[in-house]
Amino acid sequence: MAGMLSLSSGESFKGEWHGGMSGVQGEIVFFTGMTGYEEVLTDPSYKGQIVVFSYPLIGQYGIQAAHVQSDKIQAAGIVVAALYDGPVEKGAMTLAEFAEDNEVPILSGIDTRSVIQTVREFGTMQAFIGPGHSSPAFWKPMKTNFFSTEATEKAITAIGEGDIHIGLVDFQYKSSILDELLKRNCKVSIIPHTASTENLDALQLDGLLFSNGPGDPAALAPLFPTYRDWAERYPTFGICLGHQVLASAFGAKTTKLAYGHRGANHPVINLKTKKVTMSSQNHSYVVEGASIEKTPLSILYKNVNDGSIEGLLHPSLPITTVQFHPEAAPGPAEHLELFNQFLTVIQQKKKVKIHA
Ligand SMILES: NC(=O)CC[C@H](N)C(=O)O
Repeated sequence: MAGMLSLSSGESFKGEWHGGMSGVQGEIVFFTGMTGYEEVLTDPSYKGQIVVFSYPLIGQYGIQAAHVQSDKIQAAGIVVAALYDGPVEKGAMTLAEFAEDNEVPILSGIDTRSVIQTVREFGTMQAFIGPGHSSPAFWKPMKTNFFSTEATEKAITAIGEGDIHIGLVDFQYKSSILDELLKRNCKVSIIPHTASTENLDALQLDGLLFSNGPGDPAALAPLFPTYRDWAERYPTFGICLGHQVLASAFGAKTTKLAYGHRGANHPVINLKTKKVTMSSQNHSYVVEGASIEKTPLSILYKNVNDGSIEGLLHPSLPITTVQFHPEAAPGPAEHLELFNQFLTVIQQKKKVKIHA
């Protein structure tokens, strides 16, 4: 069946529609990695977004439970040049089946390179994908706030039985972040992001990891003083939204990039070691460079392509944050070491091993 992608800048692209449902609107973003569609589509940080894959053929290895990052497809829609429809490994679902089960539409046969060029030229915008040649009569306002900051009674759950007890502050974490902790002798308590300090302290945690998450970190502003208090009292690591939230909690500002970083080969430089490494990324927002001066934090990593901030360090407390994704799902694994570094301070104090 025919389908169409309409951009709020006015362009439209005709393709083939897969899915029974009606059209969806979302912020259009593009992912430049050659592999990793399973991780991308199930990563909660892509919530509500229409993801365009730059690699021309998507779906070649199906969907395998070991790679998915949450219980469902989080993206609102999927746009590909060619959708693979051949056989997949035994036990795996095809991408088309997975999308249908999740009621997320796929639009294939799209000149994705042109779409991406348009997004790069005009910047962040809205898109609509739908069956036939329908385009939206009006654009709904873009959703950027995915968090309630009201206190909730949501229970804290514990996973694993390791010797190191980490609180994973949950802004809708990717399962591979949890897995990296579980692999390293951790017991992990999932802390709702609105948990009370009293409940958090009662757990006698050894450290905190602030997770990734969707949307604008500024939506969490009412909780910044609480997060600063937590970070100043526990060894702390922040990933992506977690990094943005911690930087903000210490007084920095965040801003939205023209079209974000989403891919598996974004070079970052460690300003201490001068070493350049490749990183996996998925973000629209960044910490503003000039605003770091108003905080006690110093810059640890910068993006080699555009100079944006990729990581921060506290000068005297064990607090490290990274804008990129050290859990490498998908993408290069060279930053997995950051999980070891985070746990080292704790491990030495508790005299236990991390089985990395
Ligand atoms: N992966 C993430 O945690 C994304 C953080 C934030 N939602 C952004 O887009 O910048």
